[in-house]
Parts: sequence; C-alpha cells; structure tokens
Amino acid sequence: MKQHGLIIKSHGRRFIVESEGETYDCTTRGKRVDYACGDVVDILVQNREQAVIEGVQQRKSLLYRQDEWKTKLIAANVTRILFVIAAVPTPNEELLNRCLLAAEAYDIDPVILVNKVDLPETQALLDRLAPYAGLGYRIVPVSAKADIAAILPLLEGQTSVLVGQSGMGKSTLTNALLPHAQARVGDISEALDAGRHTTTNATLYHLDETSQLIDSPGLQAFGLSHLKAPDLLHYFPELRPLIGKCRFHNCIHMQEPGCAVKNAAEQGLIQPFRFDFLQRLTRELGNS
Ligand SMILES: Nc1nc2c(ncn2[C@@H]2O[C@H](COP(=O)(O)OP(=O)(O)OP(=O)(O)O)[C@@H](O)[C@H]2O)c(=O)[nH]1
Ligand SMILES: [Zn+2]
Repeated sequence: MKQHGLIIKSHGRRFIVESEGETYDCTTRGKRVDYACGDVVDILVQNREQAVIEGVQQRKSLLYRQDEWKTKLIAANVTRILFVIAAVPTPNEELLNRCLLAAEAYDIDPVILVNKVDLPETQALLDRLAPYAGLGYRIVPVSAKADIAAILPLLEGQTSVLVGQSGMGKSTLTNALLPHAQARVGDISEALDAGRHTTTNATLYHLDETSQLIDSPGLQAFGLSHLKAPDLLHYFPELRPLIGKCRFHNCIHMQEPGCAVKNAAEQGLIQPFRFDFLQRLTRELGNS
C-alpha cells in the first residue's frame, strides 16, 4: 500500500518515517540516499514496522552540509533556522555567513541565537554581531542552562532547525526545548535508536501540533554548491539595492571596471568581511 509519510530520523541509508500514526523503519530503492529529515515521502508499506521510500514530494527548502569530501543533506522543508553561536569556543564567522546565505536562498528567516549569555565574554561577541543586526537579522541572547524562554515564540508554527559549530550548546538547548517531545518519540524502538550517537544525521521532534524541531549534529560548513554565482547579490540584503547597477550586466564583482559592489566596498558601505565572503564564494562556486 502506498502512502505519504514524514522522515523523522535519518541514519545514513536508513530512515524512520512517520505515517498515519505509525512509525516505519525504511530503506530506499536502489542506492538512493538523497532524502533528509523533514522530507515528505511516498512509502510502500511492507509490514507493521518496515516500508520502502519510493519518492519525495517537492521541498520548500533543503539545507546541505559540506565537509572536505562531500556534501550531505541536513534537513528538508525547514521554515526557521536558528544559528547557535557563543563567545566560547571561538566562533567561526564564515559559518555564520554561510548559514545566513543558505537561509536567504530559500527565503527562510534566520535567527542568530547567542548562547551562553552568562559568560562575561558575551558582550564582545554581541558587539561583533551588531553589523548583522544592522542587516536586519534577529539576534536573540539566551542561556541554554538558565533561560530559554526567548526561543519559544520563535518556534511556533515552524519547522525549525538548530545549527552551529560544535560546542556552542546545541545539544543543551535541544534538551531544554524537548522534555515533552522526547517522550513522544519514545515509541520508536530501542533497536532503531541504537548507534544514535555515531550515525544519526538528524532527528525531527514534534513540539506541538504545528511546530517541529530538527536536531542535527555540529557542522563545519554549510554546503552552498547548489547556488549560482550570478545570483549571489540577491542573498546579501545590503547588496540587493546594487543589483543591476554594475556597468556589465553579467558582472561577478571581482575584477570588472564600473562594478557598483566594488565601489560600495571601497567607500566602506559594505562590511569588509561580507565583501571578502562574496568574493570567496564567487570563486568557490566558479570552481565547482
Ligand atoms: N556557561 C554556559 N555553558 C553552556 C551553556 N550552554 C551549553 N553550555 C556548555 O557548552 C558545552 C557544549 O555544549 P553542547 O550542548 O554539548 O554543545 P553542542 O553545540 O551540542 O556541541 P556538539 O555536541 O559537539 O555539536 C557544554 O560544556 C555545555 O555545558 C550556557 O548557556 N552557558
Ligand atoms: Zn559588479
């Protein structure tokens, strides 16, 4: 029997799918593994516990992670990205910028969660992030250990994902947000959960009827190779007004004369880090 389901857990080649009140351990056809937590899939039920994924419904969004070797899927159909950053360990601004760009490319409203506000070093980080608030990004200070109330309204009616560098407090935040949801997914058998710490790519938890939270492991880089260099200005809020202002319509803002973006950078109208980031990304996408 064919039916729709929601992937709530991905473990390499296996997926846990929720469908019509039941949970199935699913394999895929052939060698196909390009499914992600949050995907709505077509499944063929085989018995009470097993099914096969036959295809995937069109996605509203798809986030990728990238390591030295390859790109993998993080989560699908996410509507809210919560980027977790903290003063300790040293935050990676490149990762933040890649996350913001991935969000912009899908019109997802990203929120920068500044965790560990109890640490004295946090003020310096908030000062460093001020330019991002200037670009319109919401910055929400929290403490996973003391007070997470500011996060709750951000989750309502959304499929949210917490992402960030290892050590920023994602697991602590997730545990604080999930006391109820943990119990709800408790009916997935222990066997399916075995190896969770080594192989689970992501898990989706139901917070309430309309809100989900996807938990994914710490990541080094967002995969952005699906983007096209000529589209990049659309994803930088501060550069959008310059679209169409360069002398050459196909300007990629590297060496071209009459480049409005380069002129703006020279006049200090763009944060140097953001301009460098645009150029780095243009080179990266050009080579891919
Ligand atoms: N002071 C302080 N420490 C925190 C806070 N939240 C988390 N931590 C600590 O930060 C460290 C890392 O937290 P985790 O939740 O394991 O971080 P993570 O981002 O999930 O890291 P990975 O599991 O490696 O991806 C732990 O020692 C936590 O106790 C906080 O609000 N304040
Ligand atoms: Zn240009």
